[in-house]
Amino acid sequence: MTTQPTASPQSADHKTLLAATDLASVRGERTLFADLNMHVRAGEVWQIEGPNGAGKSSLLRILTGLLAPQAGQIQFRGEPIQNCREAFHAELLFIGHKAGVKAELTAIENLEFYAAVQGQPISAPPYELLEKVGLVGLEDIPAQRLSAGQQRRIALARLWLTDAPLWILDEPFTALDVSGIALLEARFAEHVAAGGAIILTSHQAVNSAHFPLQRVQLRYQY
Ligand SMILES: Nc1ncnc2c1ncn2[C@@H]1O[C@H](COP(=O)(O)OP(=O)(O)OP(=O)(O)O)[C@@H](O)[C@H]1O
Repeated sequence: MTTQPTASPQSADHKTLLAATDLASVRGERTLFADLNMHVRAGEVWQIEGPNGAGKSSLLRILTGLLAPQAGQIQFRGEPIQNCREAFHAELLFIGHKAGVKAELTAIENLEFYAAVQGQPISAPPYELLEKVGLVGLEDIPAQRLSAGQQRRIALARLWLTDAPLWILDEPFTALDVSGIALLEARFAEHVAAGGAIILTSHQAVNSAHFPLQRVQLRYQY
């Protein structure tokens, strides 16, 4: 059975950052989706929706090039991603559904680690960044002793450290409280207003008051 995702009303053009064409994914015995098309343009947020096990994380991993699809092609700025892997990854920020936080490092050390991995100096003093993400007072505590939501805030601080135009985020709202969600939505609005694009999964409604929201609905295929 074929999934019928919601397609972008726009066709590919010069603003298209990522174009996925006729994607299919099979895991084990099950086809997760087929004939899936997405044209993700600068200034857009795309939300992948669907029940547990529908294939949302698998789709994100395929879009990053970490998992091969059974069919279809992904292009970044008009180039198949397998032909421009390095340039693609330089312009991509992927945050998976696990917090991606080093348990034994403090919040500040985690931020310094992210900056080092990205090969760029930390853009704002780490303390300012911690203030922004609401972690002041907790900066010297190893991440493993922080709550799930506090750890998630450390991981999401990367969104203030990066200049990558394309963000792919797996369940970014998980474990965040109301103020954390509002902070994240404000950062999303800032990013897309500056010409970025975001693809995310979320089980909760995303407030689309400040950016165009495209939605892809995956169904659980038996
Ligand atoms: N490494 C793997 N090897 C084989 N099958 C996998 C693997 N990871 C996930 N799957 C299977 O792929 C299907 C889709 O999983 P996926 O994580 O993409 O779903 P999801 O929509 O993100 O779910 P959730 O909402 O629970 O996070 C599941 O049936 C899962 O068992």
